[in-house]
Amino acid sequence: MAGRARRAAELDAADELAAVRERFVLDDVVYLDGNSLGALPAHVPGRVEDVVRRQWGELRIRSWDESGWWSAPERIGDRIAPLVGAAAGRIVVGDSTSVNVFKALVAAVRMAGEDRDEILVDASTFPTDGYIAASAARLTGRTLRPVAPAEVPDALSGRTAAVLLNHVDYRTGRLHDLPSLTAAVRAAGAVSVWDLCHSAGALPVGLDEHGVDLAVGCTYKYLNGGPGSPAYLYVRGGLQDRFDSPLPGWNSHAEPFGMRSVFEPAEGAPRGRVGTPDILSMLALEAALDVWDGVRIEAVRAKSLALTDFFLECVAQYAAPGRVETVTPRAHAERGSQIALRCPDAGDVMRRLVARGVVGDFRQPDVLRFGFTPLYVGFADAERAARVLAEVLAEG
Ligand SMILES: Cc1ncc(COP(=O)(O)O)c(C=O)c1O
Ligand SMILES: Nc1c(O)cccc1C(=O)C[C@H](N)C(=O)O
Repeated sequence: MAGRARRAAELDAADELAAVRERFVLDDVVYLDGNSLGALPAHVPGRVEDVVRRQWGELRIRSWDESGWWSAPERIGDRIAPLVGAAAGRIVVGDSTSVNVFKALVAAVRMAGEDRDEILVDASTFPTDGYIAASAARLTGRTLRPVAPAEVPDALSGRTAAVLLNHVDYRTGRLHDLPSLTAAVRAAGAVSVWDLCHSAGALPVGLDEHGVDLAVGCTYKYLNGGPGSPAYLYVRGGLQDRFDSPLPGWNSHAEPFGMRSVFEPAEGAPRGRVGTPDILSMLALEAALDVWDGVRIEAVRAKSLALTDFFLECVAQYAAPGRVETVTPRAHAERGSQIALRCPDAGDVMRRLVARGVVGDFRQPDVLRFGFTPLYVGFADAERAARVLAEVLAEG
């Protein structure tokens, strides 16, 4: 064990992102749950206080213009854009991921045309995407077909309207092949919709480069926007004019203050808006994005893979053989930024881990999930988590 702890210290000393940890409020807990709720950036409370006391308290209604409230959804979308490989003007921030899945999927079906009667959905999807896809299928008169992501190329046909996939599986941590799946969907004449909740801020996504049609994601995981912070919607440049939202609101109107009785969609990213943005959460997110100043997403990815490799190595060395099974793929090309381990008593093991200062989470039915946020998790954290896990497993 001393050897691994020494190695962890060496890796931390050589880590180009080590100092970024200082930008967050952390304690002596090993926090491996940033894939559920990212940690608080230290400067956010002060910025939110200014928004509440000065912008709201003193400027009141003037803040829609003077404090930039009205333009926040697109301005913050442009801050997220480089992290997911999108050009400026393609992302709008607002609403929840669930609502954006609905907007994107119905718009995708409308773009695909009347003759295409099937929607494919990731069979292992995070539940909300599956529920929304089922409702979108009912509303648009299409059939919903759950398919494992790897089987999507074989399932595509002239009937396929849209395909909704998760970039990283929330339970297993498996990274799906976005470039090749997107290309296959395109070649079949269908429209791709990707859920980036578990990849944005953890690895390069390359939305523009790979020709993704539509994408959505949350901002409270690896983007550290805070509990319930608004989600975002990406629409590929060439499709923005064809984006026909199923939730047209006054904020997505070409002339919101014209108060017209007939809807006329705005151009560009604002077309993805619905109603009044949630300014307090949105501006907390905007402040939180400052932690990315000077951080390269490629460096984040390299550290994420090194951390998860090191954690797996420590678990293999410390835990009794066969006590846990690794669910997350070993191949880097198939791994997101979390490690999922399976054991029959996972719920109980996670409760005891949390009690000893190692916070991950339990996912039904038997998965221990450890999320590695490279901005604030270090190699010593990974070593300590594996050591405490082995102790807990040995008792159980
Ligand atoms: C892949 C994925 N999609 C969607 C969601 C959640 O959607 P919402 O932000 O609407 O709660 C989550 C996590 O909560 C998720 O992991
Ligand atoms: N969004 C969450 C929430 O409001 C409460 C608790 C957890 C969450 C999550 O984000 C769960 C997460 N998407 C998951 O991958 O399991």
